[in-house]
Amino acid sequence: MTLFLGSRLWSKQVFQQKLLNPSSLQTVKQSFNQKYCKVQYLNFSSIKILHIRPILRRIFKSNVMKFGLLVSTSLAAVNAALKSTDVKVMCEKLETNHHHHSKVEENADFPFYEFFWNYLVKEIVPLSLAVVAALVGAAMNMKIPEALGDLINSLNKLTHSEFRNGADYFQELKNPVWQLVSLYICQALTTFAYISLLSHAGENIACKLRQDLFRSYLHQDVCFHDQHKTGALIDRLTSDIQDFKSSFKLCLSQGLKSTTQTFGCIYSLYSTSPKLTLVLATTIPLLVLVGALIGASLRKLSKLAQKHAADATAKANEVVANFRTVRAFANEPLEERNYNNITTQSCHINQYLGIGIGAFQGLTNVALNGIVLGVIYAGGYLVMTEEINPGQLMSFLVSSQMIQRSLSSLSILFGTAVRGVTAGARVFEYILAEPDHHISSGRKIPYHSLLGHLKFDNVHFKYPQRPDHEVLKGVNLDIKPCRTVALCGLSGAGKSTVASLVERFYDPVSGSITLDGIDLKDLDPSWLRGSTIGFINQEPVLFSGTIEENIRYGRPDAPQRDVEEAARLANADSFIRAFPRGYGTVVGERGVALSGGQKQRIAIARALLKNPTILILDEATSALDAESERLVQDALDHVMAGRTTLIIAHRLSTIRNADVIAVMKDGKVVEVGSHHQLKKLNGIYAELIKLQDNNE
Ligand SMILES: Nc1ncnc2c1ncn2[C@@H]1O[C@H](COP(=O)(O)OP(=O)(O)OP(=O)(O)O)[C@@H](O)[C@H]1O
Repeated sequence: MTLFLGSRLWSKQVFQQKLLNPSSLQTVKQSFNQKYCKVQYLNFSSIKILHIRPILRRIFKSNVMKFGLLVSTSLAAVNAALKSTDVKVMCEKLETNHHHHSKVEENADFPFYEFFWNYLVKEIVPLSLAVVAALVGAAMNMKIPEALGDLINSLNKLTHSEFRNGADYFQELKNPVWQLVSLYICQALTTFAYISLLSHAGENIACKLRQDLFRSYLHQDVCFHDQHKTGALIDRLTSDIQDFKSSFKLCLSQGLKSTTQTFGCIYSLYSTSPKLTLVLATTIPLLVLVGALIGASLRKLSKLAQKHAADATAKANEVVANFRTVRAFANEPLEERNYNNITTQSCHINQYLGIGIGAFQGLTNVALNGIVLGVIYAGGYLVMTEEINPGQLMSFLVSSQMIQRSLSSLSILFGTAVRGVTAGARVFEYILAEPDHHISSGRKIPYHSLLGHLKFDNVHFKYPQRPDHEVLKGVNLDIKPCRTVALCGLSGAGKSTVASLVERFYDPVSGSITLDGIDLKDLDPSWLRGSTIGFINQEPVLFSGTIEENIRYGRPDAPQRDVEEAARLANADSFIRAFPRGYGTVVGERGVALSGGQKQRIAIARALLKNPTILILDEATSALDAESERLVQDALDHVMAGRTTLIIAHRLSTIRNADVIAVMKDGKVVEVGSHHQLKKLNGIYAELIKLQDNNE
């Protein structure tokens, strides 16, 4: 009964979380009728149509994470689980063309159970030992009521007048006391064993999951990172894995123990007194039902409270990270009000939750004590009529309390399991996400034969997250080896997009980009970005660590000599040496704050250390003052010498000396030539020059 209620509750919970879709069967029918016109009646057991197999497989696999839960609930839940999952989504996924966006979901094809098993199997020894220890512990627990009953009977015997004289108190109680002491010691040992073994296995699994998820993030395409908020990705890496780990450990230890204990105690209750068991059996389901109802509404409140807490954190994060903007707009009162509103809401919900939990626990106490009273009341009568002895009454009481405790811990576990399974599914989803581009596969051009000839041939491109908007509409551009080509044009024309394509952050939808005649798609992206292309942008990003570590980021195995030479060529050596700790100066949050120009020069040194054949400069000097710009421009001149360079510029004054200037408009290259040629042409470039001259 309890298990049935548990499973019902579980299904309801999953429904609420939209893991189960109540209309899924209907939806399947509709989807299939509309899309395949093959299925009249959907009967899972008889369908043999090819399309349905993968769907069923997906449905099953996406529910395997719920499997752990099923064990502790019941077979009824298995039915629910097999019918779960938004099947409409599955059908649509079969049909949708393979956009990058759906890449993650497509991986529902990946066998979840096998995947999770891969993690479990590595920890099979500690896990099996933990299970054995938990079972032994539960068996010990079941013996305790009986042993307590023996003790009571012995005490009872001693208090009877005929035994009072001449009986040795200590001798009489020796056996039951020793029995109890050894049971308590064994119980402590098994508890120690399974908790430490589970902790060992759980921590190893969590650590491996974290490493795998982080690796997955590092290997994802740029568009994956475009589409997901940084905070959400970090959340999966931290709190989701934490939730999954805690619930895994708790469900396995506590769930196993409580379930075994419940069954064991029911058996011992029944063997002690079938009549009293009947009294208990009528009250417990009622208690569980009331508990489940209150528990469900508490969980709803708790979910809401979590959401508000997350909103408050996000707001605080945003404001602290963008403090300068808040200050610049004098919007401190506004932000304070916003934050106060969110936290007050969260506070109220948590207060309601507190009232609910208090009422729940109060009611539980009354109910549990009522049961004890009821059992004593009915049991006393049975003792009086000599159907049972006082010892049996005692063991009955202890057993029934054990059942209540196990059931209440199972009901708490149930919530934990739902949270853990959801968190685990979220973690697996991203670990399984397959990038379109594998970062190290494809050809490499030997360094000595690499010329650096880049050619765009009728390149069309749309960002995967905006498939309706064509950003590049047939770009043609020839960048000869060791030449400097500047891209200019109005904002939004697609200049930065061209640079992203050269770095292979994205691939063109049609047309081709070649390096020395080889399509970029055939080249190893890791080789391309790692040693062939250097990129310097407007806002250089420095990592926490020393200046030397930041320069070395360009080539981690570079000797110190090369690091310093790169810094010298980038006009950075002198200011670095002026710091008391020189190259060992820590930059970033807790270190020295560097000026924009200094950061830029360190970034140039970093690019220079890489010694790339192709250099991309995305408005590298636009954020600097005149003096910094002179120093940076001077450094850039060193870096550009002897390399193919693509400059993306807004300020036309910086690109006058470029070998070729290409003007972009609305996703196309519309003018190509030198500064003088384009000026004479009297087209867009000439207009832009006039516009800028007027502004200056
Ligand atoms: N990650 C992205 N996802 C979706 N659309 C994007 C993305 N980046 C740019 N776009 C869109 O592509 C178009 C071209 O942007 P791009 O940044 O290439 O232009 P730009 O010429 O470099 O502009 P600016 O000089 O202002 O930097 C714009 O309409 C922009 O909204």
